[in-house]
Amino acid sequence: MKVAAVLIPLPVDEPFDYVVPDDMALARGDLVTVPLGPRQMTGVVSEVREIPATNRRLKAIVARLDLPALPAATLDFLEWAARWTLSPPGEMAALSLKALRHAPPKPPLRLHRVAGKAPVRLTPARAAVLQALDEGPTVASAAELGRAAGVSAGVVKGLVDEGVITARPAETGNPLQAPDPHHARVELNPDQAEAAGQIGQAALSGEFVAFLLDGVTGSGKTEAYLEAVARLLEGYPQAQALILLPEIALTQAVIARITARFGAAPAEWHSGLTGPRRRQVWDAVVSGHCRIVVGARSALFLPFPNLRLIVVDEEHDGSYKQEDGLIYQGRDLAVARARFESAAVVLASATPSLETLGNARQGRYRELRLTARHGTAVLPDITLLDLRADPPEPQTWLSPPLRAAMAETLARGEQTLLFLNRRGYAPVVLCRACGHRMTAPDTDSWLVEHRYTGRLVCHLTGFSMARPDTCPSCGAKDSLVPVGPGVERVEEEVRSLFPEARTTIFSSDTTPDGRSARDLVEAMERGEIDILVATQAAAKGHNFPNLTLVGVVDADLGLRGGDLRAAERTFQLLMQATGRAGRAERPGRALLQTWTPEHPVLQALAAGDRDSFLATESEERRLAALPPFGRLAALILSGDKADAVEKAAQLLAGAIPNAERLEVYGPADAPLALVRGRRRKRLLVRADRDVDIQAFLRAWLARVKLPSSVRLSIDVDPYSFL
Ligand SMILES: Nc1ncnc2c1ncn2[C@@H]1O[C@H](COP(=O)(O)OP(=O)(O)OP(=O)(O)O)[C@@H](O)[C@H]1O
Ligand SMILES: [Zn+2]
Repeated sequence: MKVAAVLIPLPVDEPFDYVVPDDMALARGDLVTVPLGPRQMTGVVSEVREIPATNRRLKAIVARLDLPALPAATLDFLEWAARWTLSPPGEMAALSLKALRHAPPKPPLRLHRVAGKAPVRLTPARAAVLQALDEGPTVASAAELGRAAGVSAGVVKGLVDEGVITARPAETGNPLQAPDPHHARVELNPDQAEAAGQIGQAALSGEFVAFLLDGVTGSGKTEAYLEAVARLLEGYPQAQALILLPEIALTQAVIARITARFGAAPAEWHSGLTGPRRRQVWDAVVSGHCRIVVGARSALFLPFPNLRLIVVDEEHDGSYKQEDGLIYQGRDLAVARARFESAAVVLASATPSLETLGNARQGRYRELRLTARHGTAVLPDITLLDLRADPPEPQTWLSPPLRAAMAETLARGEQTLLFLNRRGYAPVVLCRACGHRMTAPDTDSWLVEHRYTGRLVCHLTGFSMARPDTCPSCGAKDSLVPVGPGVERVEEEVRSLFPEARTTIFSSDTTPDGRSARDLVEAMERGEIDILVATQAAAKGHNFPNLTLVGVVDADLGLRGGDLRAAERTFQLLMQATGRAGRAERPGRALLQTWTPEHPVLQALAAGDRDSFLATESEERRLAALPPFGRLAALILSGDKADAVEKAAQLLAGAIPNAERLEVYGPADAPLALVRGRRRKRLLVRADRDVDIQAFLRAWLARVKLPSSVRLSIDVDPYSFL
């Protein structure tokens, strides 16, 4: 008899076996409906095998779905990704199938005349209807057509009943038009042309090649990889390309550039799409019709049959790391996916991660460099403002030199970006009477005040509450005061300093979706905003031609974090933020406010000395054998009952297998020991680079049976140390 192993979205390590009915042809990759208890689920066939008759009581597959099978390389990739991240393979595979929950959008109906069919009785009213139908624009309803003809809808309905007029689905054409590589070709400079040529050629070769596209901000990395896509499509029109971006606002900007470049909009893929649209894109991808997809990390799981090029733009960006549900590093999975597809992959950044630089230096990635800004644009001058010498006035955040620079910029009719990576009004709310800090009731994190909404918000869990009038701890009235600045508070200061300036905030609170982000970016591009107060939403990738001043409100902010990548992340973020200035004809400058101007990260930024910063940082990591010179994995246990979590942690700690060149730290309370009412404990594994940390983890976990009240999440290569 034939048995199929089917991957279904359940938290188990193996596929489930089902009997294949005799009349069903089934192969790896096919999508099927299978019974599970009283339910039916959609799954992917991982394997079909012949077995001797058995008395195992196996259920049978209900149906094979009338959909294209997952391409072989897609499925290979998904199964590998599950092993790599120690995730249930069925849940990993389900990431590829999420869009199937929806039906594609139905095309709207349009009224047409039925050829060769005349009305039995041609009254003047009926003649008017037919004339309106022949002459007017197409319409969907009888009422609409009646209005156009100046008669009642009943007349139209009569004609429909008689079969003279009929409703048919509109010809909407292909919702995804084919890109034209010749549409608006850009003249590249020699470095850009070299990069585009190498990438394009690799993509056409059908072999796996990984590139680091390392170019200063504004050097034309986007221009270069778009040209590589063009060359690929020229040489192989059926090829598919995937461009990953870390931020929805940036996605919108790149979509606009692709549309201008190729004369057709690419498909977008991110959480903001409607269900039917997702399904439409999924169908177009799996059938191969869709050539260019631009999206968030989840686009990695789309079933491309012909994927030849993957671009990971701003590859250093932390948001490629998925931290909820299945935990994975999107950038790393992109490289793996390219390997399974025999495709080219481009990691692009002005501030590459140490991981990627390490891979390039060791020859695993080919390095392409763009060393200058395009045309006459030059990199901005970066100056550190020592707040010890020039402090802002009490309860304000902008120092006199920064205020003066803003006034000059405004007087010249140019734009300023004030960068502060903190949403809301104030990061902490404190009671003046007793010193109590407002925290979320069931989470170890401070509540952030948001003035626009008048609420106190936990940025970790989304919990929010109205701002109370009295201190919940001591009961004092009107004693709660905001401490420190967020973007809303800086905006307030800017408005009082420059009431005539057009000032706007750019953060995920003010631009929660693609459309609002695009509107804001376009307003900034058109020069309709003088001063933009922004979180990291604006630090990445944007081109604002008239922006000549970037002020960093608190350059010390990220340096206090103290986790593995704090220095690296701060350097990258500030370099990106300052890189927004002076990208067109007018030169730009960046002023960084700091209390610690001697800090090596800030010194390197001011000197524009990326390479020496990276060398120092890299040497420290090497000495400590930390990533990228070693591997890390975090195990986080959580549960409602503190003692159950504690016991599970002890169980794990007691079962650590012997291993060389590997250490386990903990268990310890996670830095956020309480989240949404759940207690959390953490163990951290460090291993040398050549140790198979996944194999170690599997061996370890096989030795313990954790109580079902405790959840274990495994984070291979953790970025957040919360
Ligand atoms: N060859 C070229 N011809 C015309 N304009 C160019 C060319 N190369 C770059 N530009 C322009 O220079 C600006 C910066 O280019 P682009 O956005 O591609 O740089 P980037 O390296 O991707 O920037 P970032 O790292 O800051 O995201 C854009 O306005 C772009 O259109
Ligand atoms: Zn109090």
